[in-house]
Amino acid sequence: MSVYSASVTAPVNIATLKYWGKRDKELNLPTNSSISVTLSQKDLRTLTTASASSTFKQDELYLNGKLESLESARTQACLGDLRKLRSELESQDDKLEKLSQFKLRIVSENNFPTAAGLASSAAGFAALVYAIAKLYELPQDMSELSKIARKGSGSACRSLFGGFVAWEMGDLENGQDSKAVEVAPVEHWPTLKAAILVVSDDKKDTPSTSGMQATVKTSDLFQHRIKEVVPQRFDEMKQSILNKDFNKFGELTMRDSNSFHAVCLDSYPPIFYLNDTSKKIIKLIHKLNETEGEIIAAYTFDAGPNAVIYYDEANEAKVLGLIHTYFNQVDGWSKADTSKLSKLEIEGTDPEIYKGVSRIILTEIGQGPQITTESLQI
Ligand SMILES: Nc1ncnc2c1ncn2[C@@H]1O[C@H](COP(=O)(O)OP(=O)(O)OP(=O)(O)O)[C@@H](O)[C@H]1O
Ligand SMILES: C[C@@](O)(CCOP(=O)(O)OP(=O)(O)O)CC(=O)O
Repeated sequence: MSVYSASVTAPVNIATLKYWGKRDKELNLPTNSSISVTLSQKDLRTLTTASASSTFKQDELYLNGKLESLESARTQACLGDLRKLRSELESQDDKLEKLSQFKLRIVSENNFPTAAGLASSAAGFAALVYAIAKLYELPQDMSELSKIARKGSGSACRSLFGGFVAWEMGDLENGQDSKAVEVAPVEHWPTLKAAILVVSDDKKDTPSTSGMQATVKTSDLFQHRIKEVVPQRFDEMKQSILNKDFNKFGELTMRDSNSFHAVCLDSYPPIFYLNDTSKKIIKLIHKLNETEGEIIAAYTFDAGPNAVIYYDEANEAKVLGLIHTYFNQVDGWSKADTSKLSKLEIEGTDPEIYKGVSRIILTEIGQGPQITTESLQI
């Protein structure tokens, strides 16, 4: 009996204007639009093979070699939408194999730690949806598929595009206008780089889903954020990207990270994602920018203490120079030419700051999901 298969890779994305808050939990509809940068799959990616066969007895997901449950309502929503689109195709063309009626086997691997605050759910759901869409030969474009990935995990919708991506919140109740769109492709600003400082911490304080529910319910500041702050920032950030204006882009990115963590703190009881190391990194970046007299590096933090520092390649010697000065003892420098980096010391910085960081990932802006000939078998 034939086994039909498709394999794809999908990237991680890190928001520069944060999604935080749902107006509909089942459909994963957000309370504000968001913007992200897609990171290179050379460093962080999910590889997923989706197969269908009449011989398979049940739907199965193997994640990093282990059988995982596919029972969650979110995964079921993704599988249900994809099967429906395939069965529509099958009803229009008798010659098509009835793949929509076959069970699915999904085998997936992340080349970076899963559930460690490195947006594995975003890459994971984007890869799952794109792999099944390819297996089913669906004609839908990436924005259409992003509405399905969104139901798996909100931020996953943005991983269907490379470069700079916006998730337009939409206002329809059925979510049909809540989708990801490209703001600009990688080629528009290929020199944008990211250094991820993985801050040693075991587990997340509060998972994103429950954290944002608590913020929506209890924070007064949150109303101000979604009504007064984000709509204007969304337009300004898009413009700063189109103008390749790092000074503006960096300022908006840092302000939005701070605004997101402020509404977390304003939740009741408060939610803390930043730790002491995160705060020291924030200070270090502000002092670097102050010394330079312009913004050459911008931090952002998701629902955890890891720092993502964006910068333009033109300032690599300084930005990576500073990070190398303080974190040279940490793993992750093998791909950098450290002889080209400037030694940069900032007065008042804790010389033991490196002890709070377990690993550095040096990466850059990257492409969206790709079809691949690599394939995973169980
Ligand atoms: N390759 C994958 N395929 C399918 N699902 C995945 C994949 N990788 C991760 N997931 C799902 O995402 C979950 C991890 O999501 P979680 O939000 O806890 O972590 P994260 O995305 O790494 O962190 P954060 O959202 O804070 O950046 C996994 O338990 C799994 O259900
Ligand atoms: C802080 C964030 O990273 C929150 C991401 O939240 P998720 O997309 O993980 O949440 P769910 O939709 O509940 O799965 C900001 C962002 O990526 O925009």
